[in-house]
Amino acid sequence: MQFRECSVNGIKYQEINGKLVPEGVTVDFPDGASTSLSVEEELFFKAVSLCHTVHISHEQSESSVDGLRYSNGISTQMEYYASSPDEKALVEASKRMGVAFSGTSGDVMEIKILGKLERYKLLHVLEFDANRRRMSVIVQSPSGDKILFTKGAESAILPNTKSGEIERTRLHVDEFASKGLRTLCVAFRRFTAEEYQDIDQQLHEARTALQHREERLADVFNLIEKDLELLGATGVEDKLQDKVQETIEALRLAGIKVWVLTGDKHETAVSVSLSCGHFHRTMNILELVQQKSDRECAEQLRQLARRLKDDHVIQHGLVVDGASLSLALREHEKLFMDVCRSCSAVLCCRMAPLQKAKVVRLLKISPEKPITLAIGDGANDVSMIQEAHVGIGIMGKEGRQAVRNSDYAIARFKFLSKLLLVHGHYYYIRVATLVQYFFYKNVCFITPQFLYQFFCLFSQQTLYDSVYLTLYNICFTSLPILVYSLFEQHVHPHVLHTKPGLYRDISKNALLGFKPFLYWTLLGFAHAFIFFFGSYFLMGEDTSLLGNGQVCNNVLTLCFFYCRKEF
Ligand SMILES: Nc1ncnc2c1ncn2[C@@H]1O[C@H](COP(=O)(O)OP(=O)(O)OP(=O)(O)O)[C@@H](O)[C@H]1O
Ligand SMILES: [Mg+2]
Repeated sequence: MQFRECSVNGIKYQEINGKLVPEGVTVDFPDGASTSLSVEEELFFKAVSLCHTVHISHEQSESSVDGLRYSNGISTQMEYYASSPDEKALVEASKRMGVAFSGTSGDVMEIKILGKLERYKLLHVLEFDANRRRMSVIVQSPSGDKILFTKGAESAILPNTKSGEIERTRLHVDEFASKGLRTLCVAFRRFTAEEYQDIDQQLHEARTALQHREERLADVFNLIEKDLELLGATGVEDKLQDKVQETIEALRLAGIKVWVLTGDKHETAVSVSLSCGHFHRTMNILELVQQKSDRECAEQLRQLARRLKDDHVIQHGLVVDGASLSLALREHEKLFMDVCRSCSAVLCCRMAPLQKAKVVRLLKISPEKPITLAIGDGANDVSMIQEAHVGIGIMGKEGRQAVRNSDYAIARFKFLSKLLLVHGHYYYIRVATLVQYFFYKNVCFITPQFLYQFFCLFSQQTLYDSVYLTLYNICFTSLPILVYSLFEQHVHPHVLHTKPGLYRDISKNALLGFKPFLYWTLLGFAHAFIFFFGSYFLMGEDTSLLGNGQVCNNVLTLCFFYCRKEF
């Protein structure tokens, strides 16, 4: 992730060559990009470099640019680590701008503002959660002030601000988002001594509560994170991994319907969807966003359904946001699912983790009963990964939660196409053949025994020798199929990978349906009849195999002739 732009006190800035350049100042006049910071800029970057949960690791290296150099020539390089890649990008950017987070010792956070060290006592961390969509810290400044710094989604911060350049920042945030940047708003609040004492008490009570702790904490957090003064907003670029577009296209050609569920802002999500090929430029994008009431939402859904019916020639994409989705699912679930089904691509933005899981559940129980696969890289994807039939975690910068809760883990999104189209295809064919073969071999095995009863006058005499019985299951019919079901590659992997359409041949559990089952069973009977009557007619009346006329008793193809004579 890379910091690109920010808005401070209503002024837009861009980072150019590690310098903060206000809007309107071109790079040809680098003097515009000053090395000192205004009061607002300094406070903004102070907030950014204090409000996070980033850790620092000191790595030893021979050469270091901005690290500490010891007398033995070895220097230590400072590296930031964070479970949130946004935070890492922001703290790194703040360092480039001259406000560097230089570590925590005990409960004191140290920052260097243009080389000058300042120490802030960390009093409380109000942790990030995907439902609140914001996180805060309460610190004590060197002058003794108790200050809350908070950052989060604009929908979580702006409604709680009472001063600052709210409208201009909102415009800037929308602008950043439509460029595909991930946006965060930054705000602060100063507490009086009494206010702080009160919230400290409330926080302590909520954190140590034995019952309803989560709800009580959420209430106290809401109480604290209000009456904010807006400082500005940040725009961070989250680069797409390579070959995302090709992978999504391949999945589509394979007949797989792709839905994107994200916690991102509407504009960011649409812009990313366009750049990753989830939405095409030619698609007609329908929106179900910012719905306020059930009635409004139902009306919008009906309108969308009408539009879909009228222009069924062109492809449609649907954008839904979390709040509208909850309204739509409350009473108009069927209508909503009908609309979704008629669209070629669906994008759900501003989704809370549980909403993601709910959407997957809805799809699972829809009349077509599709097999669902959820793929994600963050902790907020865990519930949908667990809800889907197949959960895939991507090992990424957002920790290992998704990977630990998934059925399969991959390192890059692009490996999904190989996983499904090549390995998925092979293993489906292998497992399907293995299962059908087990039915087949039992039919082949038992039918001659049954037929034999007519020739031994239902005396219950067995057709097979016990050694043969044992070997039939352990060797004859298990080893060949074992090798087949481990190594069979009926088509070259490259062909499967480059022709996603081949995946359609095995879609909807095609090889384990009634028809293939009937085919294998009939094949079993046919072969059983050939085994039994083939031997019968081949041997005729002469049941002796050995030259001296001795009969081999209990050997599959011979014994029933012997028995026939006995009776
Ligand atoms: N560390 C953080 N501190 C404050 N706010 C954050 C932080 N991380 C994310 N947010 C805000 O919360 C919102 C929801 O985050 P969440 O992790 O659920 O989804 P996401 O990261 O935006 O998207 P995705 O679902 O694709 O991972 C983000 O869009 C962002 O505005
Ligand atoms: Mg995330």
